[in-house]
Parts: sequence; C-alpha cells; structure tokens
Amino acid sequence: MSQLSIQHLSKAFGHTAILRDINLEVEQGSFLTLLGPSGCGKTTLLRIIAGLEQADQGRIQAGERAFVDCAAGVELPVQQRRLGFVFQDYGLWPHMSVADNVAFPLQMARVRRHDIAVRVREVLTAVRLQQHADKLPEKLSGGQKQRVSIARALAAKPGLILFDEPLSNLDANLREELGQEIRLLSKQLGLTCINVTHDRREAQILSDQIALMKDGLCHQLGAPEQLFRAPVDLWAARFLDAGNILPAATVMGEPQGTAQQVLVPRGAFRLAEDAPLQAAVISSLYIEDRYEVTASLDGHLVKVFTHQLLQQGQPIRLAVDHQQVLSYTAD
Ligand SMILES: Nc1ncnc2c1ncn2[C@@H]1O[C@H](COP(=O)(O)OP(=O)(O)OP(=O)(O)O)[C@@H](O)[C@H]1O
Repeated sequence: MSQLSIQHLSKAFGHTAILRDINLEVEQGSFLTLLGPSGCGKTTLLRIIAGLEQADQGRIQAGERAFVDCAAGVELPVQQRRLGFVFQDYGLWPHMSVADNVAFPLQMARVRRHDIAVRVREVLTAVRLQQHADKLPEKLSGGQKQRVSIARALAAKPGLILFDEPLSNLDANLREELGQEIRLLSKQLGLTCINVTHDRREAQILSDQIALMKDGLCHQLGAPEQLFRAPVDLWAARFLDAGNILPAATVMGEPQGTAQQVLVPRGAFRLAEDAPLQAAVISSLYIEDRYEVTASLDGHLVKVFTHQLLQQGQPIRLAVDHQQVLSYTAD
C-alpha cells in the first residue's frame, strides 16, 4: 500500500500554473526524489506535502490520513502530519549541543524526560554520533552536522521524512559517503522519504524512484536506471546527461525512419580498429578507473570510456552497440 498518495494536485501563483495535475504514489519504505531544473515546481510540491503551502486542487493521502483534500476543505496542520525535515543548510541551533538539538522537538512535544534520553541515544547511535552528543554544532564537520539533522528528523518517529538537497553543501567525497549512509539508514529503518533536488547524481545515489519534473508536470517517473537508460525524450536525455545525443545519420549511416536524433550511452561506444566511425581525440581525463575521452565525431563532441591512454588529436575508430542506442524525433 502507498504510504503517500498525491492525486490530481494543482497549484498556481497568480495566473501562473506552477503544478499541473501531479499524481504520485510513494510506497512505504521507499525513497522518492523530485528532480528537475530551477523553477519546475519541485519545492512548491514539497512545501504542499509539508503543509507550508496550500494546493488549489487535489488530494494528498498519507496512510489512513488525508493531509490535503481541496474538494472537502481538508488541510491538516503541519504539526499533525508526523514529518521529519532535513535541509541542505542543516538547520541546527548553534548554541545547543548535539544531544539538545535532537531532544528539542521531543521536549516541545512534551515527551517524558526519560523517554527523550533513550530516544536521543538511539538516534545518535543510528547515525554514529553517540560520542559527539555533548559537542556544539560548530565543532562538527559538514557531514556530521547533516547526520545530527537526520537524527533530529528521526527522533519523533515520523511517518515521512522530507529532504531538501541534503547533500548539496558537502564536498564530492562526503556527498557520496553520506548519500550512501542515508540510503542504508532509510532501508534499515524502513523510512519513507521524499527529496527535492536539481542534482541528478544526488537523485541517483538516494532514490528508489525519481520523478523528473518539467514546467509543473511530472515528465517521467521511474527507478534511476529506467530514467537514465531510457529518457522519455531529448529534453530528459539532456537534463539527465544520459549520453551522447547525435544525428541518427552520424551513428547509423542513414536516418532511421522518423528518428533524426539518437542517444548513445557513453558505454555503448567501443574503440575498435576496424570500426566504421572515425573520430579524433580532443581530450582525455582519468576518472575513477578509466579514461573519459572527449572526441570529435563528424563535427559533434562525443564522450567515450576507455582503458587506453590516448593522445590529443589521435584518430580513433568507434563501434556502437546498437542495442543500447535510443532513437528520438528531433525537438
Ligand atoms: N510564494 C510564491 N509566490 C509567487 N511565485 C512563487 C512563489 N513560490 C514559488 N514561486 C514561483 O514558482 C515557480 C516554481 O518555484 P519552485 O521553488 O517550486 O521551483 P523549484 O523547481 O523548486 O526551483 P528551485 O530549484 O530554483 O528552488 C518559480 O517560478 C517561482 O518563482
């Protein structure tokens, strides 16, 4: 059963439609990311789920409870929605210790002192910060601060955790590490989570499902591999940076039916001496365990992975795994 069901949700600011008939289901224990460019409406949708903004039309059902039912005039107050929040800037109270930051919302909810102490220990252990309980936030690294913020969100056992770009303030290494940790924790504790980001890498690391949003619409919904392997159109392919977008004639020889453009994933190109496509190396970067080569193919820049070191200007021949190639009508 869905933990959260968003049905026919719409919102306008003045005469501008910001969300247009959004329908989404989030399963219990799963992680959904709303991914899209600036202005597509993702933050507005998150704020409506949180109860910080009102929808014009539609329903949001969380388990047995209606958060929002515009037709019936239902708008559950924020504090009754049992939500946890994790923001990109951590939102910690600087003058309070780590333990007090986590305890504060429980004190506000009038939880018994003994139960608060037990719960604070539990959640700080879950995020591996128990030995930092007495420190002030300023003594912690960015990753540790974000883990305090996650512990605080978990403390009141929320039904749903809302994230707003939780990894965006961290450097690249830490982003991967904390992202994996959030994912593991969400699975271990069976958390239902919704995240908002414009960063496709963050969406890939964290999500079971990604809702790719464009102009207030859910443009494509699916697991990360579904979206990145099969973007619904060229706009999605470009936004997701899913591979090389090239004229069909460049890759296939002749245009294929009505398709004028093709998406060739970087891994679908292979260097081979007898291959049909001739290109020239422009640059070569060693990333992770292979070279990421930028080459010029028929006047188009393409990116290719290889384990060989290639020199700038070196001619290469490329074979294409046609099974991985997707065709699109040019936009
Ligand atoms: N309170 C408001 N009043 C009027 N317009 C608003 C309001 N809040 C947001 N908007 C507009 O709604 C549109 C969508 O905003 P929203 O913040 O939801 O987009 P977003 O996809 O989250 O973008 P970003 O990543 O830049 O935050 C934008 O054009 C924004 O200017």
